[in-house]
Amino acid sequence: MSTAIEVRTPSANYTVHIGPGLLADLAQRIAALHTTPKAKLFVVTSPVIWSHWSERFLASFGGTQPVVLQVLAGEQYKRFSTLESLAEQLAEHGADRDSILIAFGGGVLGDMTGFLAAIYMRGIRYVQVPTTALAQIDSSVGGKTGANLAAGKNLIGSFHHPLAVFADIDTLSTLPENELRAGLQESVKAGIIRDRELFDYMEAHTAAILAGNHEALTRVIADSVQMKVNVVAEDEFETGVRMLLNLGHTLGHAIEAATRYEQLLHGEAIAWGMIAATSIAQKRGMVTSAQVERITNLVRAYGPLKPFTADVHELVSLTAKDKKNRSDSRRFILPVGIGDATVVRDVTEAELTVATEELFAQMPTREDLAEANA
Ligand SMILES: NC(=O)c1ccc[n+]([C@@H]2O[C@H](COP(=O)([O-])OP(=O)(O)OC[C@H]3O[C@@H](n4cnc5c(N)ncnc54)[C@H](O)[C@@H]3O)[C@@H](O)[C@H]2O)c1
Ligand SMILES: O=C(O)C(=O)C[C@@H](O)[C@H](O)[C@H](O)COP(=O)(O)O
Ligand SMILES: [Zn+2]
Repeated sequence: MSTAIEVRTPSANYTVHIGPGLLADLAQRIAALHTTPKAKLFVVTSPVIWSHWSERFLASFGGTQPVVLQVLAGEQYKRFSTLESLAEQLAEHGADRDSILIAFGGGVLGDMTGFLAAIYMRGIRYVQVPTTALAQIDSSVGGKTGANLAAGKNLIGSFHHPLAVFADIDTLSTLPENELRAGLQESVKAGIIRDRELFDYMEAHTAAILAGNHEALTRVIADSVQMKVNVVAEDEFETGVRMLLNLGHTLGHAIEAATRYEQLLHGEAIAWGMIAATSIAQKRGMVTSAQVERITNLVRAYGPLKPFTADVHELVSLTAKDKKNRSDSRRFILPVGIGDATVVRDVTEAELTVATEELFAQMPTREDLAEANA
């Protein structure tokens, strides 16, 4: 049995399906989404995912197999050069305006395929088939697409929604544990900003969730998606409440850019960002010390918080490039207790510097981590 969550925005209506076994009739599910039976299908995926899941993926397509395009996944490859190569391949294979792309992979592939769909021939359709916890929990939903620049994270992109999302939780069985943990940080975020029950559930069921228990994992994914869908329905283009989905991301994105997208996974970087935001909120009296302890413990439970090397001043200056900032102010998301958050416009460089220095003060060494794992 799968769960269906409806996305309703001014520019798009579609369904997010979450559950086991969705790959089994994927071709029929995609065919039911459109009225162009001769439309060419293109799967954008990566060698690792394809090696695990190609057989199951292709089984339902019968005689009309999609064209398979493979690129390397991972944050370092979320670049214009990858998009250009994919666009050239689409053109070589005769993709036209009726063609449909299928993003089969994690958030990197999903964001890039969505962006490719937004710009190829000025816009074609695509479907999200996310295969990481992060992509099922967050990135496949809501229409943000894009790629990184050396100067900053997701600095190019567009809003372009998929025709549907099929999150087959079976695919998570081959996901490495560190990727599962990093993805679940987006659910920790969801709990902190807007869903106290989800936060409580993640506290109480950590072991089952991390062990990949289907019921526990489906609940966490579905609740996170529902929270995001509600926010996106209210503010599709991030002019207000959608900025809350960026808790931990201002500093998290700065960490990713400063470390050239090589040292931490996205979820690992935003875990640090959430710790810093919570510390700033505590100093402003927006969270109690008991709430700080609960938030920190939950982030750590889905961690560990991983060490990284970067310069505090570079990190703080990179936050100035955040897309939420406007000519009149910097914007920063802070938790208000647990289950609520707010956008503040007066976080100072001094506050950011102190919070960033605190991260380095509590950072484990690689030896600490090895010892903890032994
Ligand atoms: N658009 C949005 O709203 C949004 C939201 C959150 C995050 N993001 C973006 O998502 C990206 C992170 O996504 P991610 O964490 O999925 O990373 P990812 O796409 O790099 O995937 C992580 C790794 O897991 C491998 N993998 C994927 N599925 C697998 C499977 N089932 N079995 C085994 N290996 C598998 C991939 O090959 C890759 O090496 C970041 O770029 C972030 O900015 C976007
Ligand atoms: O969907 C959103 O809105 C989010 O902010 C979700 C984030 O988890 C995600 O990482 C997103 O890609 C960040 O967007 P950006 O606009 O800050 O690049
Ligand atoms: Zn994110």
